[in-house]
Amino acid sequence: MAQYIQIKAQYPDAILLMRMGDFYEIFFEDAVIASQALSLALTKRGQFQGKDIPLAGVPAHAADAYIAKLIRLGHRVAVCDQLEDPAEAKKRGSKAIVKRGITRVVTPGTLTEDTLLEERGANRLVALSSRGGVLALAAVELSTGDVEVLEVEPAQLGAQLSALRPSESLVADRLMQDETIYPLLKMYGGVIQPQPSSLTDPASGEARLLKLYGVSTLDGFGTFSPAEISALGLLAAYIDLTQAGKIPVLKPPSRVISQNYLSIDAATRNSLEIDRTQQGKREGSLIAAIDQTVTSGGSRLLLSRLSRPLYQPAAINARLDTVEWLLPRRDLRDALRHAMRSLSDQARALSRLSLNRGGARDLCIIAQALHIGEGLANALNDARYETPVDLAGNPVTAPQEIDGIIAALVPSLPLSQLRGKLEQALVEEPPLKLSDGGFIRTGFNADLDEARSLRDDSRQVILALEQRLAAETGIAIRIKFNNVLGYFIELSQKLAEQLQAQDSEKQFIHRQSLANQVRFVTTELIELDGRIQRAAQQGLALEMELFEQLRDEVRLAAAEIQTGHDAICALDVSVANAVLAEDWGAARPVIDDSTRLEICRGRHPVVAAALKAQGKPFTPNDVDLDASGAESARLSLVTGPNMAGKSTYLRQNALLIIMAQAGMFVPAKSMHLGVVDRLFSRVGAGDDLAQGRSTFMMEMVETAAILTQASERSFIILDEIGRGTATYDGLAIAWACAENLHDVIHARTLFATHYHELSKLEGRLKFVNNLSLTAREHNGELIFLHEAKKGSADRSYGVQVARLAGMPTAVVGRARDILTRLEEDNQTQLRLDDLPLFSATRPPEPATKTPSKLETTLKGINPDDLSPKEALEVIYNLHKLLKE
Ligand SMILES: Nc1ncnc2c1ncn2[C@@H]1O[C@H](COP(=O)(O)OP(=O)(O)OP(=O)(O)O)[C@@H](O)[C@H]1O
Repeated sequence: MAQYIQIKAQYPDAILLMRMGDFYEIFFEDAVIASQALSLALTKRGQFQGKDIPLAGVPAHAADAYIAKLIRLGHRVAVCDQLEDPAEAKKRGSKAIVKRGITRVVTPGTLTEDTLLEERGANRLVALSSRGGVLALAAVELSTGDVEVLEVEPAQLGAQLSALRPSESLVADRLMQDETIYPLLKMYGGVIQPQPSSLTDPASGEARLLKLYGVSTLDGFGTFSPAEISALGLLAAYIDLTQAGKIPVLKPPSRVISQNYLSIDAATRNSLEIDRTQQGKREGSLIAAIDQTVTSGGSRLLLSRLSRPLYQPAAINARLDTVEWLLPRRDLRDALRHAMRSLSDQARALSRLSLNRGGARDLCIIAQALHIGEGLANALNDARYETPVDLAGNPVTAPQEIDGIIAALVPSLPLSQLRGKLEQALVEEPPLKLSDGGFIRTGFNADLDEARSLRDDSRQVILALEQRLAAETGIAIRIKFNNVLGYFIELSQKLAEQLQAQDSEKQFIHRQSLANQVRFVTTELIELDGRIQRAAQQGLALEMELFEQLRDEVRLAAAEIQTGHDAICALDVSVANAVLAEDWGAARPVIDDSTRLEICRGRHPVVAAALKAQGKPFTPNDVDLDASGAESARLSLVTGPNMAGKSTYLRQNALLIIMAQAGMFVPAKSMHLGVVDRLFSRVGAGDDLAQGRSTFMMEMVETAAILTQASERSFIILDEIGRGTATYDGLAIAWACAENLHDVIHARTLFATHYHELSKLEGRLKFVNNLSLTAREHNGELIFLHEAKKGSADRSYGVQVARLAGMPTAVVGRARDILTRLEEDNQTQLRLDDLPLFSATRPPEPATKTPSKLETTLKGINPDDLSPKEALEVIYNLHKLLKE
C-alpha cells in the first residue's frame, strides 16, 4: 500500500493499474470508477486508516482491451509494472517488495498500440498556446511520428482544429478562460487537458524540444515563433510524462503556412461530411466514397489531403501530373497496388519500436516494407523509360513527384545492409510476444544456436531418463513439466505406493500429493531441470540482446525509413486517385489563378455512388460562375421544388472544389477552377442547445461568419438562409445577404432558396442569375428531373412532397385548400419592386468598434507569464504598434 500510495501521488488524475503477478489491480476511488466503467466486480482488500480498501482487477493479458475502454470513456490510465523479477526481490529478503514503476500513461492522444487505434484514421495530440498575442497550434501523431505546427488567427481556430480533429488537446491554463477559444476547444478539441502556465514558457519549451529530438539547436528545422515553440514545448512535456521518459522517433516539426491551404471552417467541414457524416460515421462521407488506397498510411494521407486541400496552383498541378501519368499505365498501377497491399503499417511499427513497445514482428514489418519499397522503385523506374515518347513523338518525362518517390525508395547502402541483416536474423513469422523467444533464425548467431541445442539435447536426455527409470523400476514412469515445480515424475496413487515400497535407496523424493496423483523428483532430475532452464534462459537472453541490437540499428535509420514510408503513402494515394479517375471517368481539373468555376456535367461523388449501387441514375449538372462577373454570373440563385436536388447540387460543387484542390481528378466532364482560398457552406445547421443556441441562432452565427470572413477568392454555398424564422424576416435577411455577397464580397456563390421572390434579383443585380432544379407534374404525380437549368422555379410543390412523405390525406387536402386561398390573397404578395435598388451598398451603420491591433495584442498578454526581459520586449513591440 505504501508503494501504491507513493506512485499514485505522482499521477492523481489517472486511473492507476498496478501490476500484481498476472493481474493489474486497481484500488480506492479508481477501483470504484473502473468497476463501473468496465463492469468489474468490486471487492476489498485490507484496510487503510481503518477503512476497507476497494479493489478491482483485470488480467494482465487482457489489459489492452480494458485500457481502450477507459480511454474511450475519457479517462487517463497510468500503467505501473513490475520492474524486476520477483526472484530478484526475494534475494533482498523474504519481505522485500518487488520494484514497481510507471511504464506509461495512456491517454487518448498518445496511443500507439494497433489494437487501440483506428487503422485508417489519425490519432492526434494537439497543443494550443499563445505568446505576445499570437496563437499557435502544434500537433503530433505519435503512432506515425508526424509533427506539425502553425500560427492561427483566432477566427481560424475552429477551421484548423476541425481539420486536425484531435483526440486530446493540451491547453495553456489561461486560454481555458478565453470566451472565444474555450467553446471551440470543447467542440473540436477531443479530451481537454489544461496545462500549467509554467510549461508554456518558450525557453524551457525549447530545451524540452532539444531533448526530444536529441539535437543541440532547432535551427536545422527552420524558424519558429515563440508561440509555436511554446506549443511544441507543451507537446514535448506531455510526451515525456506519458511515455515515462522513452523518446519516440518523431519527424522534425513541419511548419504549416495557412496561406498555402484552402481553409474550410468547422461548420462547413461538418456539413460537407468530408471525413464523417453528421452522425459521426465514416460510411456515407466523402472519404468513404473515394478512398481506393490499399495501405493504412495511404488512407491517412488521403484523409489529410482532403482535410487540408492546397491553394497554390503549381502544387495542385504537381499532384495532378502524377495521377495523369499513372492513369494510362494500368499494368503498372496493378503491380504497384498488388505490392503495396501486402504492406503492414510500417510507421506504427517504427513508432512502437522506438517506444520499446515493439516486438520481433515490428522488425519484420520494417524489413518487408524496405523490400517492397525497393520493388516499387524498380517498377516505377522501368516505367519511366518504357514510353520515352508519346503518340505525337513528344518526349514523355515522368512527373517530378514520381522522381521524388523513386529517390526516396532506393535505399542507401547502410539501409539495404540493415534490411539484409533483418531478413537473415528473423524467422518468417515471429511469435507475438518477445518473451516467448524463438524469433531469431537458426544459423544467425553461433552462441544462440549452441544454447538452443543444449536446451534441445537436454530434452532428449529427459526422455532417455524417463525410459531408464521405467526400465529400472518396472513402473511406467512419466516425466512432466509445469512452471511451479519444473520437471517432475507423476504417478497414480497406486503406482506411487508401489514405487515407494521398492525404493530402498530413497532415490525418489516426494514433492506433492494431489487427489489422485503423487509427484516425485530425483536428484538427477533436479540437476537436469536446472541445466535445461539455464540453457533456455541463456538462449532467451541472447535473443533479447540480438533484438535490442537490431532495434537500435532500426532506430538509427529511422529518418530514412520514414522518408521511404512517406513516399509509399504518396504513391498509394496517387495510384488510388488514378484508379478512381478511371472507374468514374473523371476529368483532370484545369487549375489557375482566375476567378472562374466552370464545371460541365459534374456529379456528387457520394450521392452518385449511392444511387449507382441501387442501380439508379444520377443526373449530372453544370455550374458556371465568375467572381469578376466578366464571363458569367457571380451569384446563382437556385430555386426548385422540395426534393428536387438543390442541396445535392450545392454540396456537389463544393466537394468537387475540395477534390480538385486536394490534387484529385473530379467526377465531371470538365472543370475549370480559379483556386479558392476559403470554402463556406451554410447547409442545414442543427441546434446547439448545449451552447444555448437555437437552430435559427446557429444559422445566423454561421452566416455572419461567412459575411465577415469571405473574400472575392472564396466559394460559398448557402442553403435556405432565413428559413427558421417568420417569412418576412427570413426573406429580408436572405435578400440582404445575397446583395451583400454580390455587391461587397464578390465571392462565387450558390444560393438556394424557397423564397421565389428572390429570383427578382436577376436583372436587378448585375452578376446574378437564376437556376432551377426541375420537376414536372404529371397526372398529379411529381417527377423530379434533378436537372439544373437557367431560370427560376415558380413553386415549391411542398404539399405534394408532404403527400409523398405519407402525411394523412385529410391533412394534405386541407393544406392544398389553404395554399390555394393564400395564393389568391393578394395581400400576402410582397411588393418587392418597391425595395430600393443597390441597398447593399448603403454605408454601413456604425458597427460595434473592432478592436485595434494594439488592443488585441494587449489583451493577449498575461503579465504573470512574462519575465522582466520579455516584458521589456513587449513594451517595445507595443510602442512600435502605436506608430503603425
Ligand atoms: N442530380 C441528381 N440525380 C439524381 N438524383 C438526385 C440528384 N440530386 C438529388 N437527387 C436525389 O434527390 C434527393 C433530394 O435531394 P436534395 O436533398 O438535394 O433536394 P432539395 O432540393 O435540397 O430538397 P429540399 O428543398 O426539400 O431540402 C437526394 O436524396 C437524391 O437521392
